[in-house]
Amino acid sequence: MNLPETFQEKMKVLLKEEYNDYIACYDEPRYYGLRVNTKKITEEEFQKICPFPIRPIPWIENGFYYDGEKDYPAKHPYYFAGLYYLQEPSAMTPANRLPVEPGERVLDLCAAPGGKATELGAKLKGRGLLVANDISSSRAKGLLKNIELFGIGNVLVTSEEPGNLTEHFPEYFDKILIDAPCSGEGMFRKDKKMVKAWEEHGPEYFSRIQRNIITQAASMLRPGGMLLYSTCTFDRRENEDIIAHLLEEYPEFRIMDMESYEGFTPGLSEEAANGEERHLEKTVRIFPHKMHGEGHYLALVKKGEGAPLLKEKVGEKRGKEQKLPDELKEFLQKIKIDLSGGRLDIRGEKVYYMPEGIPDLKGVRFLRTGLLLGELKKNRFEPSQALAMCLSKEDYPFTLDLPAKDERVIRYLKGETIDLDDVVSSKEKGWYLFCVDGYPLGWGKLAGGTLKNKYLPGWRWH
Ligand SMILES: C[S@@+](CC[C@H](N)C(=O)[O-])C[C@H]1O[C@@H](n2cnc3c(N)ncnc32)[C@H](O)[C@@H]1O
Repeated sequence: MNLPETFQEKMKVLLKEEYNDYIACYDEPRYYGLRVNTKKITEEEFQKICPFPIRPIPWIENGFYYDGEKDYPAKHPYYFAGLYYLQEPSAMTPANRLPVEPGERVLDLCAAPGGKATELGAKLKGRGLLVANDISSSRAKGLLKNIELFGIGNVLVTSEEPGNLTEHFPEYFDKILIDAPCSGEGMFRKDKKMVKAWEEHGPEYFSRIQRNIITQAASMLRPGGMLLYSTCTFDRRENEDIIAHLLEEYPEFRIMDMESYEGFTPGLSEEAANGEERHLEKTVRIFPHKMHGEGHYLALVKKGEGAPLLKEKVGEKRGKEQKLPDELKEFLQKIKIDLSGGRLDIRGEKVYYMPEGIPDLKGVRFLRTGLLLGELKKNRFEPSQALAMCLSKEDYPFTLDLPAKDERVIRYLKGETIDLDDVVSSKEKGWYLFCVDGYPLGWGKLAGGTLKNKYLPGWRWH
């Protein structure tokens, strides 16, 4: 592979006697990984039903390697059920090493397409709030899809410059993840186009953006909260130097230890100008010649001591129960998830269940606030795809459950009308939750043994 000369020279200085091992990696195949959605299934259960061979990723409990040259996990109904996310193994590390507890307020500031936000949302287990932001509105659309596919409803998806969020969320978050835009040196093997992009915009260009992002994020973290900063690049100017910059601007931050793994390499240490130890060696570098991942940098920092992290946020002011249209009330009575607390919000035809305690969002560009439950049409309520993905089979009384090997599952995902008179009586009718092996895929309307397909057209199998 043709690597830029300046990049090679820099890596020689950085890696010294390890350089040849590193360069030899470019002749090896890349690693493919999938991460199990623990909001929907445990890793043990997933291992039992996974239809292709997988091997555990040793430093990620819910991460597995698969053979990406042979198997196509994105073309399996379990992928459409949101049971897993496909992700390069070292990219699983940042969201894994940021400790997140159900009930907390969490921000993923550079979140699209959702590789880390989906894991942070899964860790919240439906409680607290995930704000997933990306400056690019087109990329934020893909982010919203992945969040909905994962069944995460306690969410705000925004598309803003980080500086425009600071006034709305001052010292608001318990945890923040910054997976910063970077020069992508750890992606060269996975995606050759990254080399060209690196030549156009290198570490100097990105380090300016990263400095801004990290200081803006710092002002949104509450005292005692934790921030994890990550990149998929090796250059010091985008990694340790950004953390050193944060410590200069905000001296109350401290670098924290992370759960270690034998393949991790310590960050490059350095004293501050005043001779104070910064402990940058507590930050972590991932190199492909030391472990089976493409390459990453991560640093976990804590803001001051502050109050101890709250296990569960107390519900902030709850609205009063509002009068709901009968058709909506009738539908909601059938589903078993908790939609109490006066947090239903009807805007035009659309009905949302809002997360707890969100601030005024006037002036913030958002793609989604909370869980879109569905739409009020003339005297009827149509449940949404996002709601189907948030439910488990037990949460709704009318389900149709077929095994993955039944060819009707893929036909359903393609948007076709399905005959089901062998599994239901022709008398049954109404909204049914269509499942594969017990995991919901979407809605359909049953009448006379035939299911009218209500799978979201934009999500169809092609
Ligand atoms: C490394 S990618 C994020 C990948 C994502 N965390 C994941 O795991 O799927 C960096 C993201 O930062 C966004 N970005 C670029 N400049 C930004 C800025 N100034 N503020 C916030 N996000 C930015 C890009 O649109 C891009 O989606």
